[in-house]
Amino acid sequence: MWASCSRREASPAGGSFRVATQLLPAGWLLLKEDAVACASGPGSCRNCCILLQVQDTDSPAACNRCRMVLWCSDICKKSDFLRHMQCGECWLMLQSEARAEIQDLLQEACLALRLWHASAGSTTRSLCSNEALLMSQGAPGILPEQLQVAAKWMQASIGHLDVPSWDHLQPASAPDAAMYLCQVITNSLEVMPWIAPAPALEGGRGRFSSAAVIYRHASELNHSCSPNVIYNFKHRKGQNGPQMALRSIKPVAAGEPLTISYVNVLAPVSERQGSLCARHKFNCTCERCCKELAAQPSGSGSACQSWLGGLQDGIHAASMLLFEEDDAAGAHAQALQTWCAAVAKGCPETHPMMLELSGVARSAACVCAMHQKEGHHISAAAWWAMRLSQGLQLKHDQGQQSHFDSSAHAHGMSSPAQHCRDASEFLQQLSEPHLAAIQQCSSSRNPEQQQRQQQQFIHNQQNESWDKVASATASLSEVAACQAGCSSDNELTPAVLSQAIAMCMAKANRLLQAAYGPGHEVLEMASFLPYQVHASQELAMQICQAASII
Ligand SMILES: C[S@@+](CC[C@H](N)C(=O)[O-])C[C@H]1O[C@@H](n2cnc3c(N)ncnc32)[C@H](O)[C@@H]1O
Repeated sequence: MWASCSRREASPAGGSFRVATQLLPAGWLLLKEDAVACASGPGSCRNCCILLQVQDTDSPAACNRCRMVLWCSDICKKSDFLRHMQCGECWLMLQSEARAEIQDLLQEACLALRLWHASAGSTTRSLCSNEALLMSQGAPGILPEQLQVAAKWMQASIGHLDVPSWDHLQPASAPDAAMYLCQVITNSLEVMPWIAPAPALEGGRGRFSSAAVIYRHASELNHSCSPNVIYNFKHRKGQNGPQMALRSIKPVAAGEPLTISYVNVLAPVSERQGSLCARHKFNCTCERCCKELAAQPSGSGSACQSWLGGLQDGIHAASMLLFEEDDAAGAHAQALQTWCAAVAKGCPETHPMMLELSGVARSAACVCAMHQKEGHHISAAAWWAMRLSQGLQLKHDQGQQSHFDSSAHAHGMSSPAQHCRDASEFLQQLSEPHLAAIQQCSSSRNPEQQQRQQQQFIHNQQNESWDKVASATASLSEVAACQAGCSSDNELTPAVLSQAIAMCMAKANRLLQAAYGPGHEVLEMASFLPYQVHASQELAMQICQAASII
């Protein structure tokens, strides 16, 4: 798939990047790839990165020689031991002087040694390194002298190996060691502990430690602050490093670069530019940066920080969930819930982040719809999004130019309403029969029809048909939203939306409790979905918590 849908292209400024060779729809799984090299965080298995204090079945096994490196089981030890010895990591870990001198760069140095080991004769030797700039300027938290010292220890580690007896390896020169170190800084992706798959089922948040990982193909992707590809990781016990998946989150035209984001897309433009320049040694000229720099929205910095901080976890969780293939509809729910929470709490909707957020909601909708094609039903949450987006769209179409739109316009951006309209159009294309039924219900504000729907809900619930329960509940929510939204003569303001959301939630909660007894609550719209009620609980809680600290 990767080779047929994309190709490498030379950049005029040097280096290369990856472009699409055909139109890629949003939501496509472009690639799954294994790590080339991985260095786990402290207290975790050197091979599969599982945190040793939470593993419950096997006994940890230590390296008999350095005693510094641990594996979670004999299986992981067997799979990683030779690599640990042959790359020089074992020797390096034995040197207390080295550990003291390069303590802040020990993980990078180990990853670089592992990369050297994995690169013997392979194309990873040609990975971009920005070596000259990194060795003269350093990177955030890394001084050039520290890089020199780490490279020196790496070279010594390799020098102490009996390399000639391992015929696939070549001794590394001093410049080679520095190059591998710089390749690691330029290309490694950080795997965060809390995005391990199915956290609630697999033993909770933080089961895996953070890790720095190099992937061959992901290293070919350039950066954009509004990327068209996102990535996620899947840990597999016994395997060296997590597997990575790349998925398109927007339609990508043939010839367009495939891009991921190297930085937090929720950070303000100045922060994003600063960190790209400091670590990755380039000035970002992506379309989003250009627009935001030209507009320089006033007051978007400090006033929004607390809001952004809370939202950040939520949006991250939402975009990561896009990869949980059984949980795609839940992803939509999460994204939307975050969005709703933000709107409801009066976040500064003029902030460009609002657009990113609605972009995530849109992406989630696309992925959700893809799965719909494969047999999953559209969740109630999927159309929460639609309702809200249609509400916005309505105001837009009526020429009332809501402040969402006008402020977005002032910043030279496409409006959230446009994002949402795209999302609902996409959904409509893919699930017309379902949506026709929904629209029919929602266009009515007739109490009798509401009652019929309520009866339908109870009936469906008795038949344990979760699909229908979801639909019926959502229909009721829809009616409530419609009433709240339409009862106002004025703008569809955050306050009105908030009221609509509260009404829907209350109504849905009453229905759920009537049907299933106390304790059943729509903490998250995703809980309508039978197949991920448990799996998404924890992430939903995280989102709720994140939202509540806004
Ligand atoms: C992981 S590599 C990406 C592939 C790389 N362009 C190559 O030639 O192999 C990261 C480096 O690519 C360059 N790069 C990535 N995105 C860029 C962008 N949007 N504009 C300019 N340079 C970029 C920077 O030097 C960055 O440190």
